[in-house]
Amino acid sequence: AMNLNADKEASEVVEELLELTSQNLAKMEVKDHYNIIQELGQGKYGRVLMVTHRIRGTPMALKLVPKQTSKLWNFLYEYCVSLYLSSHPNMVNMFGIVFESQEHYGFLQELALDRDLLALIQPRIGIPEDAVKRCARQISNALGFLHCKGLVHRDIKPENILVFDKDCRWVKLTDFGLTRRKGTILRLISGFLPYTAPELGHFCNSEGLPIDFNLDSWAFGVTLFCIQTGYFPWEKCLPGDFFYEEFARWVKSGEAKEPCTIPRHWRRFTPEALSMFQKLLAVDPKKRGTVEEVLNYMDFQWKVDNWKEKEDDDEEEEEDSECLSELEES
Ligand SMILES: Nc1ncnc2c1ncn2[C@@H]1O[C@H](COP(=O)(O)OP(=O)(O)OP(=O)(O)O)[C@@H](O)[C@H]1O
Repeated sequence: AMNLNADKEASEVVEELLELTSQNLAKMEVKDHYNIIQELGQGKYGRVLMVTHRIRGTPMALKLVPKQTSKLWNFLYEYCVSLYLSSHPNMVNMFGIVFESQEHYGFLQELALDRDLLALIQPRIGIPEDAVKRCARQISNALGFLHCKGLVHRDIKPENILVFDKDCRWVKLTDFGLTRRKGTILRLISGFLPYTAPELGHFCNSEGLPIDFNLDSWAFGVTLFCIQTGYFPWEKCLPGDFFYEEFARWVKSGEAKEPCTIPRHWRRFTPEALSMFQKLLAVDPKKRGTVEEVLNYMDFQWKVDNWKEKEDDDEEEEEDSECLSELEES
């Protein structure tokens, strides 16, 4: 009952914020108040720019979406969810400034000088284990907070984890453009990413799926693989993807207590880390663990000692189908 109440409160608060914000959306041109320093990123919906306040010099991140291609409701929803969550230490902070210009809608966020987790990943190597664990703990906390508000993020990936220092002592979750209330019936429209949970594959052409927190568990699991290896574990979780099918077979065999050989790219992990992955990446969404599951694994080592990436690669170098695709900046 407690939880249901919390759910109701969150969506009501966001709705109210949205209504209030839409009633007095400021009109201004970016250049009148801010100097544009550089572009920080570009996504499907808009751009993020580094700006400084013209008078005070305050550095900030400005998210801009073109009015032509974005609905005001969607833009304001993202702003309001972000504002609502920003009290958490691992959620991006907001300046409370939102406006429309001739061509754009925009809002201002705190600036992450070290960009995002993707930018930090060393190709084919990832990031050091202690940094991975610091990220895992913080993002688990952020997602736990989001989930207890009854919301599903739906876009967990290294690009959406902002980094405030190179050792990942402080990372924050951002980009609430796809965040929706648990139970919202949604169809996958934006195509399959490596982070997309397999059950969404069954709903592409049908009525849709009531979204659940376990979509974030899956994407969080994939993210943890990516930042520890510098590779995607697969291209997409659909039949026909060699790496996904091999992994799914292994997870299911584990559940049936008849474990088969660990897929090659997962052998760099310790038994404890593998058991964590089996929970976050349970193919059956009903068996999948929560995002808090990772907190139970903080005291274990995750990567095998002296794992020789190179030797392992040489062993089967010729086999093209055994090559995972490297993470790249889009
Ligand atoms: N506050 C910030 N400080 C520094 N860099 C940022 C900030 N916010 C976003 N970025 C950079 O801009 C990129 C895109 O940001 P964001 O994900 O918010 O945009 P988007 O258009 O919604 O993208 P997506 O296609 O992922 O939904 C991020 O991956 C990050 O590199």
